[in-house]
Amino acid sequence: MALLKARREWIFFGTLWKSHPRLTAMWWALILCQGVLPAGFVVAVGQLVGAVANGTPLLTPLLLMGVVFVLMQLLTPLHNQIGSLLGEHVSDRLHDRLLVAAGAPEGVAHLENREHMDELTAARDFDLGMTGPPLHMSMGFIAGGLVEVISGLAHAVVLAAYAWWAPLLVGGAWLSTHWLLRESTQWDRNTGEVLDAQRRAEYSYRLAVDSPAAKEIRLFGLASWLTDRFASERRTLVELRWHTTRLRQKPMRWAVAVLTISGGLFFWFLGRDAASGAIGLGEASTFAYAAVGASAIAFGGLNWALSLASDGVAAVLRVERTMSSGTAAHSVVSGQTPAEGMPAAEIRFRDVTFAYPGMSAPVLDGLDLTIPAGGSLAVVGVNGAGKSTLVKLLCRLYDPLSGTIEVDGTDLRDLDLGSWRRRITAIFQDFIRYELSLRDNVAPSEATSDDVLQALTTAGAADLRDLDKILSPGYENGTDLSGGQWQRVALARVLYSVSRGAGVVVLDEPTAQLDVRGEAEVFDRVLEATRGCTTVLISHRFSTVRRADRICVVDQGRVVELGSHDELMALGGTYKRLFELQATRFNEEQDGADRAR
Ligand SMILES: Nc1ncnc2c1ncn2[C@@H]1O[C@H](COP(=O)(O)OP(=O)(O)OP(=O)(O)O)[C@@H](O)[C@H]1O
Repeated sequence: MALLKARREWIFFGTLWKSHPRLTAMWWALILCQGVLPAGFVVAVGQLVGAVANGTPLLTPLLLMGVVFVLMQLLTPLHNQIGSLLGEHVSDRLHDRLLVAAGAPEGVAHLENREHMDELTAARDFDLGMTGPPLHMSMGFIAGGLVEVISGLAHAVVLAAYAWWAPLLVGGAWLSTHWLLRESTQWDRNTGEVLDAQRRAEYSYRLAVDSPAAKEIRLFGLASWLTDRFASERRTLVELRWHTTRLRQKPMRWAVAVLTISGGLFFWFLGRDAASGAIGLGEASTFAYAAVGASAIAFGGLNWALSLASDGVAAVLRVERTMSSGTAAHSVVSGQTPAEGMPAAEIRFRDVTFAYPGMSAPVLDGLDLTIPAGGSLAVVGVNGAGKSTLVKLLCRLYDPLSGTIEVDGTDLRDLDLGSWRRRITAIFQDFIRYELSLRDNVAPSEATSDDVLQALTTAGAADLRDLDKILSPGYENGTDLSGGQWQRVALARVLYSVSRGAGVVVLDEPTAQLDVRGEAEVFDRVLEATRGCTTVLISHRFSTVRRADRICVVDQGRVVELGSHDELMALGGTYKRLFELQATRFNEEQDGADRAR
């Protein structure tokens, strides 16, 4: 029983039941009816032939045939509809479970782990039709296959009326084909090879049809390259399927031999008994039809359709397991200490080392840094120095490999994660442009219009007033924003969180897309609105950086300089060099612009 319960097929049928018991019961009942009806028809035909041969009344067998025939015609479309509806229910439920599972881990490292990515791809794509039909269609194939098997078994049962061994001989031979051809249904669509091809094909497809990539695809003339890429990945998937089909060829010969011998034996006995008069004409025709009908036991699409559908369900359940009990869930674990009002004194990085999964050299390498509460700290350094990584650790999207981050002396890992994340707010370099209303882009939870408008005004986006406008041209009356306007909306999101009690503000390149005038104006307002907060600012714009209370220079995973703008200029180190480089370039550009006027 335990072995049976562990089978994917069993889990699949269990999931159907849990998703919608009433529909599932109807689906099974109709399978049973549809499976038995053809055998009933064969019996009715036999009775009719017998009645004709014996000269008895034809009404009863004719009526029986008519009723069975009408039922057979009516039940099929009804069954298809129920199956399709059930498939949609199951697929909705699985998608819900998948979303919950994928969002459960508190960190993000699992989304960069190859194994977990493969699992997520398999689970996410189970209903996209990339490697098999979507579930609402599979349900029809599965039902059809089950009907055939039941119908085949019902025909075999009819044969028992001829001889006890007949169902065993004929039914057994057809059943054995499932075993003989078992390899052909074992295409594991969740191998790394298949998932890679699937992911690449899907990515090429999205690049070709989604609007964000449309500009570059056209400008760089990548359309045909993308089509070729997509076609090649799809070909890989087709070839893998073809390989499966070829797996059938050898065992097929054995299956044909078994069926020929069993069929030959059965019809030899039947012919002999009919010729000797041991059975009548009606019975002989019933048993002959029943033997042919028993063939429905095998070669149906059941194995194939069931295996694909159960694979999808199994993949979603696997993701649930991984996300709740594997490395994914345990990479970032919440502590117990409430974080309300923190930090009151300081945030301190103590000898922090961190590397992304699979990296050989650390990004942060024994980093020490103290950020006094209530002040602003700017972090500067060359590309790839580890600045964004530092704030990702502060947000606890990852945890350090060694060393600690302390808030008022408490290890960040001991703080209640929910309460810490309510204290911290961030605009990341790659902030998300939500295809939602302006209101939801600023405050996805409940917020009054006044609060949202206030946040937008402070972020320098007072001209954006239509809070219910969807920020995507793909929707009716939707619109898009310029890069700078989007950045102001993302800033407004942060400012709204500050108004709701966030006390630590992370600004990772918050003004990179603003023009010089806008940058100065917006930054002054943001500083004003976040007064009293602990602000960490990452920027390559020294005009912004110099306004911070303290500035640290990160290089090769460590803090190499720390102080106010004046102190660092006086130090004459990296900061001074970078600052002067940018100032000189800016002055040259200004001179050029003045001369051109
Ligand atoms: N998710 C990730 N997985 C693997 N490596 C990563 C990941 N994110 C960043 N890195 C690597 O970590 C290093 C530091 O990246 P980080 O984004 O912290 O740099 P940065 O100082 O913010 O750079 P920039 O100024 O370009 O924004 C880089 O070498 C980068 O390639």
